Amino acid sequence: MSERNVQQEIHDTVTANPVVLYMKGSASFPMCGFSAAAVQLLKNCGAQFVTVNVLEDQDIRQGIKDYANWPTIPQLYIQGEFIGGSDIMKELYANGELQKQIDATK
Ligand SMILES: N[C@@H](CCC(=O)N[C@@H](CS)C(=O)NCC(=O)O)C(=O)O
Repeated sequence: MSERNVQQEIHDTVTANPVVLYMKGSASFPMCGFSAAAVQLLKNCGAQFVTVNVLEDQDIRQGIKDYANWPTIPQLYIQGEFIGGSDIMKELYANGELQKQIDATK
């Protein structure tokens, strides 16, 4: 049996999809306030995004922390690049940068 390559899986996900949010729960049912805030900010920007529910996969939950060397969830990726968690998203939204980056994916 071949061993699972979580880092490769994450790389494939964030490069195959322009906007990816690793979160707890789903966009329609976030399971954490930070994840809920992140979803709301993306919706405010009119983003089309996919979500990965880390609560359904403990390997991904740990793997995503290793991938960007960032200790918490949510984590936003745009065009394969790690953007940040909900605090950084809030800052970027407030200064218009999140909207700009989302618009560039449309
Ligand atoms: N200030 C952080 C808040 C995120 C946070 O603290 N997340 C916690 C609780 S949801 C977390 O991911 N803990 C590790 C874990 O649950 O695996 C942000 O900007 O995103």
